[in-house]
Amino acid sequence: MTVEPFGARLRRAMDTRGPLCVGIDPHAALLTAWGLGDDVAGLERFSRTVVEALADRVAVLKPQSAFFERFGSRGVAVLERAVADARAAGALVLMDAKRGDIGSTMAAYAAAYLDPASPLFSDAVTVSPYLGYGSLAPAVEAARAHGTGLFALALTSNPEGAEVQRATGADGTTVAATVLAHLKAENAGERPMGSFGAVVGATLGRSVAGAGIDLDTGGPLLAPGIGAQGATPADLPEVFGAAVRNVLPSVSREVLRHGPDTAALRRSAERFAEEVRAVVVP
Ligand SMILES: O=C(O)c1cc(=O)[nH]c(=O)n1[C@@H]1O[C@H](COP(=O)(O)O)[C@@H](O)[C@H]1O
Repeated sequence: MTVEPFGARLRRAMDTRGPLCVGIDPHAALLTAWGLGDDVAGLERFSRTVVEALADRVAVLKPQSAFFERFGSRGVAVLERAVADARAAGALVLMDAKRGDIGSTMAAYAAAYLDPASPLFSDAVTVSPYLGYGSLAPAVEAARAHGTGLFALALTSNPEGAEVQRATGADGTTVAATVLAHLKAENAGERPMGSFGAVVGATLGRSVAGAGIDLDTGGPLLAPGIGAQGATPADLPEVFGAAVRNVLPSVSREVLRHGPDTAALRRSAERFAEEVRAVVVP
């Protein structure tokens, strides 16, 4: 059976549910603010509440693996359950693990997140191309085989990213532009949208256009940094220009702080989705 590619599934979800990704980031401070313990029981209650509130309505849920891993194997078990429940309720799951390693180890990471036989099987995973884009080849291959996707870090939302990502090679091309060009090649010919996404922070203002970096990769553009890091949906056109149609804005703390009230979580996510729709001209 051929599986529909991730890019096509994501395009449909963004069009029907609204272009929004909500992060499941169970910070210790959020667990406390929700009246939960900073322990596995608190973690489980938190992630179940977010999944129950949002998985049947937002396009993408993005669990941040680190917050589950800090509780060891029992935390990872909670993550497995959250991924499966979110997918069963109709959300696409983007595992935020930011993996990157030499090719043979990368193949094991790809098996962990992108192979349907894995307990952590997700629709897509974030990956770091900073061991060289070619080191991601096994993940690209797994994504093509299983109808899943990748989001490679290109221009991250944090200020420290620039020293690596904006460094230039001998021909004057920035590292980030090289990553984006590789992604564009992966997505060539894929309609309506490719499965190989880039991460580009919503916090970057005019600096991307100012550097002449081409964001038209034919794939999705995950835009974290909305809310707690200071960006708003209104900033998206300035950062992304004509590529804004493929932008999947991502927000974590600014939605999660409304919990544990499920209605308030839903209202917050709906408000963000509406604000994004207003700036994305179809
Ligand atoms: O890949 C990511 O999601 C990501 C990339 C990036 O450039 N910046 C960034 O903040 N993120 C993640 O997005 C989430 C941001 O959370 P908030 O700042 O609470 O919305 C965290 O899970 C980060 O790890």
